[in-house]
Amino acid sequence: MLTKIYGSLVAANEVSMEVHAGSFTGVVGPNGAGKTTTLSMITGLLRPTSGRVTVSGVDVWSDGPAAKRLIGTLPDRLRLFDRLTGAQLLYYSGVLHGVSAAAVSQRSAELAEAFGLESALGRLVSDYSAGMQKKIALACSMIHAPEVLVLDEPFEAIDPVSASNVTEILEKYVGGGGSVVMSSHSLDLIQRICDHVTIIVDGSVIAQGTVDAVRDGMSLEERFVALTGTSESKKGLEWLHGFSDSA
Ligand SMILES: Nc1ncnc2c1ncn2[C@@H]1O[C@H](COP(=O)(O)OP(=O)(O)OP(=O)(O)O)[C@@H](O)[C@H]1O
Repeated sequence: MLTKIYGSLVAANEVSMEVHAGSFTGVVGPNGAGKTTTLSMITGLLRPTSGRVTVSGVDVWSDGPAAKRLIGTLPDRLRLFDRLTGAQLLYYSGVLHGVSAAAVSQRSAELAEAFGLESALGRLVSDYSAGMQKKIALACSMIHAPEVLVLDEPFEAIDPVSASNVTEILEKYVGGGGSVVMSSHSLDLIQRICDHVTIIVDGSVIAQGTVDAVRDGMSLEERFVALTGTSESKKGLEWLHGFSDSA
């Protein structure tokens, strides 16, 4: 039951999630719902006001270093050490997580190939496009072979071909017993690749379970709209449609 309170704002209100090995969980919700807040508490980046997180029995807050070895994370608003080359960033991420230099170099080559970044590894990450930065960050999140990947909007800025590539990489990871928890605004994508989903609105979980149970015969998008009422026609902005009017 994770809660995060900022002043008078309850950004996450007793959010509870259970993620099993080999499962693919999507976290969805409108802007400002509390997805990033929740994922950041799960990965140990943001201290909850109350609540606990454990990964394979390891408490994320009382045993941070051990938990961080089990978790791979792609945070929101990436702040990469972008004065490093892609190869250096992978090396740094791997070695910091306790992977040997030899294993890092072999894994880096394989990850670069999987993400289509081979020719970019020698270039500074600051010169990468937004999508390439996302891909190198994803590769960095995986280099220590974590048990759980917690990814905040991993598909944002990624082109369609790379997206199917990344999907394949994640599906293989899950197939091998890893767990993915990811947020996304693409309900279509969540419906396609996730087996579980949690819908958060105003900091609270309003629906949770297998994707099929939550969508209940509808598409996940239809279900989401029905639950959140986000399709209500918006009034106002009439002035915008009369842009030639100088009044
Ligand atoms: N450091 C902070 N201080 C105060 N309020 C915060 C802070 N971080 C987040 N919030 C608030 O908490 C709420 C949840 O924010 P959060 O970033 O978790 O939403 P989100 O679901 O990830 O949204 P989005 O889809 O736009 O990324 C928002 O109202 C936000 O303004």
